[in-house]
Amino acid sequence: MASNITSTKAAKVTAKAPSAPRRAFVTFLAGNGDYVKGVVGLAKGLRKVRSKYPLVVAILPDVPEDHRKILVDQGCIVKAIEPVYPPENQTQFAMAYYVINYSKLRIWEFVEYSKMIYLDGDIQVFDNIDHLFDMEDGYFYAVMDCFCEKTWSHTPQYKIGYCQQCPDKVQWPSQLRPKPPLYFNAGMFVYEPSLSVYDVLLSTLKVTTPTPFAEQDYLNMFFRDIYRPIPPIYNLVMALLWRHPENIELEKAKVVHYCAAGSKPWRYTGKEENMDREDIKTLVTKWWDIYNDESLDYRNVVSGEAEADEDEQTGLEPYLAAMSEAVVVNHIRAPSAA
Ligand SMILES: O=c1ccn([C@@H]2O[C@H](COP(=O)(O)OP(=O)(O)O[C@H]3O[C@H](CO)[C@H](O)[C@H](O)[C@H]3O)[C@@H](O)[C@H]2O)c(=O)[nH]1
Ligand SMILES: O[C@H]1[C@H](O)[C@@H](O)[C@H](O)[C@@H](O)[C@H]1O
Ligand SMILES: [Mn+2]
Repeated sequence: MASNITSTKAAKVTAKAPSAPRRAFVTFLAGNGDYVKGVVGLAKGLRKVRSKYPLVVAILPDVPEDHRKILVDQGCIVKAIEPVYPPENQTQFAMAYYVINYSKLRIWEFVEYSKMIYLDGDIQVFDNIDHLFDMEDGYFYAVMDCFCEKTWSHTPQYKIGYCQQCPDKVQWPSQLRPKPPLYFNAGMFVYEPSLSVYDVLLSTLKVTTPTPFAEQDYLNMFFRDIYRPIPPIYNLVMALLWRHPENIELEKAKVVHYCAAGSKPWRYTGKEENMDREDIKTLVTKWWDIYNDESLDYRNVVSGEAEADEDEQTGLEPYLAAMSEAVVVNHIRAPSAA
């Protein structure tokens, strides 16, 4: 009896307090071009909506040192990844495109996090989406794509005018059965890093012929059975605005994906098709407002935090405490991850 009590006590002493779930946003950066602006905008956007979680940036070796520094200075956790190459001899004509996109698969390696939300660098977050981390484990969550743009012209869907956004408008023809499974846009998804999944992802890729939408097609194939659609407010693929306005309430969109041709805010000229629309102009302006807002720079949030220590009695404390949670995580981890 006595020994039972003792062992129970010992168990209590040694039992670890349940640790907080390890969560982060993650994006991806390749090359020495201007996509770094997209990532800076994203880091600032996540700060503006007071996300509790840090932004990890997976970078390929061709990202220059000064861009890496810009990201660290913006509080990002920068993690170097190796390129992933497509199967040999199949894609010489578009090698760079496949290497860039397939390398995204390395993020399954980030097992120091139990759950992550991937966001393309050409995405902006206009409202807090931290609650998406609480969705049930074991599934792959993403937003359904639209098949109506010319980028889809190689597909039977486009050729017959079928889109999963309005599946009743043109029915999938019986002679083309089976109907294709739901297809997501891979610019935003919620997933669980896992080394065993990572190994199978990479080994299966080696024996898979590349297709036009690269890792997006591949992920759709790979996660077909556990894919769960989430509403388009979590990845507003711009074409939905003119292809399926009935499915969209723009003012409710939390995440906007500047993926339509000509819509990347840092390259926007307004000249391409649909780019002169008022809703697009407004979204581009909103992106720039965040990008240019110096109060959202990491250094200013950090110095604001120091002032808060002095101002503890002034009533600013609760707001600053919420802001600092993510900052502290970044602060501790950034140097070792760099
Ligand atoms: O030179 C580049 C090109 C791309 N990227 C990164 O790769 C992501 C994907 O590229 P785009 O955003 O330009 O691609 P799209 O949004 O037009 O295309 C969609 O299809 C792609 C594959 O065709 C990917 O699946 C992508 O996630 C999906 O949103 C970028 O956001 C960015 O994070 C770079 O860092 N540098
Ligand atoms: O539907 C989208 C869109 O057409 C983008 O332009 C393309 O890059 C995508 O990958 C696709 O999913
Ligand atoms: Mn994109």
